[in-house]
This record gives sequence, structure tokens and C-alpha cells, in this order.
Amino acid sequence: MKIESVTIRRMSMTMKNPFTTSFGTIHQRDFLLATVQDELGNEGWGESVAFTYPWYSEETTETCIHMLRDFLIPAVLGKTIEHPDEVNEFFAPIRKNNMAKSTIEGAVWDLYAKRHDMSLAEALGGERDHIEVGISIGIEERVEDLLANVKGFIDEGYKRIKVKIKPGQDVEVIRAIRNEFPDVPLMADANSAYTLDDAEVLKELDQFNLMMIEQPLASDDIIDHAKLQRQMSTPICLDESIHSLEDTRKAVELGSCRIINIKIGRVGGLTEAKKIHDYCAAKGIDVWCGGMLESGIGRAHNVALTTLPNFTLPGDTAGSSRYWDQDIIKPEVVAENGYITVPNEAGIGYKTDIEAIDQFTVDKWVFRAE
Ligand SMILES: O=C(O)CCC(=O)c1ccccc1C(=O)O
Ligand SMILES: [Mg+2]
Repeated sequence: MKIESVTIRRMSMTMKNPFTTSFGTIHQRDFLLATVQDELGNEGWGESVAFTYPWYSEETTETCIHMLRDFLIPAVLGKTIEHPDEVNEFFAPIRKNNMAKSTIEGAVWDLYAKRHDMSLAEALGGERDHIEVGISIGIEERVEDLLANVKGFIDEGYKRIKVKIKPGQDVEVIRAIRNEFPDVPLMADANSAYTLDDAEVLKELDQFNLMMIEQPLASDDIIDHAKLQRQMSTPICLDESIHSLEDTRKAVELGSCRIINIKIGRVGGLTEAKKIHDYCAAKGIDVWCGGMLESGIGRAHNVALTTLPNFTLPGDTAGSSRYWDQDIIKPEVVAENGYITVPNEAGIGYKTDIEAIDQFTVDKWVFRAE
């Protein structure tokens, strides 16, 4: 298939509820959508998960626009591609910028699946017709509000509860949840808010039978995580530290984690995500699919990826209604009793709602092959 055109849209969607991490609160979700078109008029869609502020990683919406316009789109425009794995080869000379790369790569995967009349899940080699999902709950100032949120999501049937923690809002918060909900599958995500100096506090979390603690230490660290894992019985899960299969191999060899959160954007696309999945399957490391407060398009990619067999733990891909009053796909992603049914239709399997997309578009650029 020939890449005839690429369209980039800058989107801005208001979140139903603000989401607070150890870094701050997100009210407005600004992100990019990419549409790639082939010579037959088929269209594939991808989403950039970068935020406007570089708190989670160094990438931002603006750096993604720069990378896409000046390097990544020129690398694929007019090219004939047999399989989406080839996109990685075109991007190989360009360092890092994984979220920017993933925007196009994801769109090419969707295009490829549609062109071959398969679902994206099928194109990836997925095996499940439904996936188990959990929920990620932001920090609340009042523990009562957090407990009410936790209860609401347990009642909705989510398969595991993840809460954000930060220094000063950790052991007591988890204790309060455990007191109320002694058996709920529970985990904590620190988004790199601690250092090894906090090991004593982190070790206190061992008493609460958590499924895991996600990214307690620095976003670029695997050494200290290995030291911490040796002192803690709770499995460590890495998120921010893992950008590639190579990072995964090193973290696993060092013993820096026992679980990996795979985010398509963070690792540069579905091809790399699948490689990490396969490696972890061979090494007996469980993986789950992380979330980045995606719109329906990124969410659909997450659903498809999660159909691979080693996604053995519920991920963060909750239903659209957790994030949006109105999503940009039809139907929206629905989580029912903690399960999302994987769509059978070609590509991402959900229709893009172009009216809604236009409504949330604040800028748009079209690039055509010569
Ligand atoms: O619900 C979601 O999409 C995931 C929420 C979440 O935990 C998160 C949201 C934004 C940035 C980073 C993270 C994270 O997993 O660390
Ligand atoms: Mg995380």
C-alpha cells in the first residue's frame, strides 16, 4: 500500500473529571490525531498520547508536531509499505520521540488491517474476544472522596483498582482503602515520586497485599528499582523507565521489576509493543496495557493490543464514559462488569465520528505525496 497522504489534527477535549497524579492535574486533554490514506482511499487512524507539559516524558504535543512535520511524515510519505513493521525501519535513523513515531505507526497498522479486511487485534495476532480491564484513579485531597471513587468503580465491576500515590499520601491512603475493601485487587502508581531514600516508607506497603507498585523511583532508572525490588515483596512494575525491547531486556536481567506496563506511545508503536510482549511471555514476566487518558482512537489501539495472550493482568483501558461526555468514535468503548468486548470490524473496529472530531479539532495540516 502506498502512503498518499497524512493528516494531522490538533485536538482539545475537556475531561469529564480532572485527573491528578503526583505531578499535577489534567483538565483539558490536548493531543494529536494522524490519518494516513493509501492509493485506494483506505484510511488509518492513530493518536499521539503526549501531553502539553513534559511531566510524564520529555515529549509534548508541540514536539510531536515538529517531529511529525519535519521528519516522520517525510520519512513515510509516498512510500509503499507491505507491512506496518516497516515503518520502524523508516524511523530507525531518528532517535527517541517514541510518542511522535507511534502516532503514524499506529495509523499505518489501522490502515493495514483495514486494507486486508481484518480487525487490528487479528492483524496483531491477538486471541481474545474480550479483555479484562481495571481503573486508574487520580489523587484526591480527601480520603473520603477517594474511598467513594474506589467504591463506585468496584460497583461498576472494574477488575482491579489502581490509585496514584505520592510522598505524604501513600501508606495511610492505601491502609484506608484496604480497611474498607480487604479483598479488592489493588495497586499503587507513584509516577516516579520517590527515591531510594524513601525505601522504608515503600516497604511499609508490603503489608497491604498489593498486586504491584508501579514506577516508584526515577523515570530514567532501572538500577535503584533493582535494589528496591530486592528489599520489597510487592512486585515492582515499570512504566516510565521502559521505552523499548532493549530497555525491557535490561530491566528484566537486572531484576528491576517483575511486571511491565506496556504503553504503545511510550515504546514507539505497536510493533515494539508486540516485541516487548513476546519477550516478556518467554521470560515469565506479566504485562498489562497502560493508559494515557486516550480518546476513543488511542483507546481502540489499546483494546486491540490487549488481546495478545501475555496481557495477563487487567490494564488501565477503562470505558470511554470514564473520561468523556462525548467520545470521537462510534460506538464508544464500553466496559461492562470489567470487560470490554473486542470489536470484529476491520481496523480499530470503531467508526470515527467525524462530526465530533471536527468539533474538537483546533488545528489541522494535510501532507500529500508529490
Ligand atoms: O486511565 C488511564 O488512561 C491511565 C491513567 C494513568 O495512570 C496515567 C495517566 C496519564 C499519564 C500517566 C499515567 C500512568 O499510568 O502513569
Ligand atoms: Mg504509570
